[in-house]
Amino acid sequence: MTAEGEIIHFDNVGLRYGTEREVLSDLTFTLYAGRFYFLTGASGAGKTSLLKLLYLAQRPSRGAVRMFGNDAITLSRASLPALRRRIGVVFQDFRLVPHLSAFDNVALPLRVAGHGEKDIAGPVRDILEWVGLSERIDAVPATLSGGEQQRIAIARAVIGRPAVLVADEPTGNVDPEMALKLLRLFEMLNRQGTTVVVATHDLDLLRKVPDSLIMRLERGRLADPTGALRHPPARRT
Ligand SMILES: Nc1ncnc2c1ncn2[C@@H]1O[C@H](COP(=O)(O)OP(=O)(O)OP(=O)(O)O)[C@@H](O)[C@H]1O
Repeated sequence: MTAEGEIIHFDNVGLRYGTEREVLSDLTFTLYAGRFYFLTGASGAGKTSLLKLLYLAQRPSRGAVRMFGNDAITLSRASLPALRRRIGVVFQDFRLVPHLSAFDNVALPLRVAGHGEKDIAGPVRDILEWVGLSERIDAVPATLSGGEQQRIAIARAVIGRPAVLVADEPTGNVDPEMALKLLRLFEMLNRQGTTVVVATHDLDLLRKVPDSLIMRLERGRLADPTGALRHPPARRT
């Protein structure tokens, strides 16, 4: 049965790479629609691996995963792209296409999804304005600062209006002022209803988002001593 507001549910999930020991073990949690999650943990605790499970780049070695009411483990290959489109990803290393302009990088997901050019220009310009990069619309990534590249990566991740936005250390390569700006973008999206999952080492960030829920990984296991991940407290109004 699907709990009310549930969008993703992990039940006893484990992950191992090859024949190595498990890097993630016994993960049981639910992500609820419209909440803001921080994923924390020491280097090597498994944050990136857990994000890969969330954006379906990796299959778990055991356990069950339910996404938007679908069994994500037994899902056919053909159904995977539609499910993936509901999850926007901001990668740790941006993964912008080097020879494409800011505009074309952000337009890419819409073009891949088969949208016509007349439906692309308006939304791409709007979203570049939203991230404060209207002036750099024709610039290629190598001519942009780290913070600017990161904002293009965010714009590209949300242009398709995903239900969930997953970001891996999005503030890792920018100064504190830019980190706060990026965080405000994520909060804005969250207020519009997007569920946000941000992996970070930066514990200062956590305090800056009231009502955020903390997923803390310790050597591949999720610490949830208060049970807030399974039964999140109501949001303050
Ligand atoms: N493709 C892979 N093949 C084998 N082992 C891997 C692979 N990716 C990650 N690991 C191992 O899995 C463990 C968790 O790595 P992961 O990158 O998920 O941690 P992390 O918490 O994101 O670390 P960091 O904060 O340093 O990015 C580490 O021991 C790592 O060496």
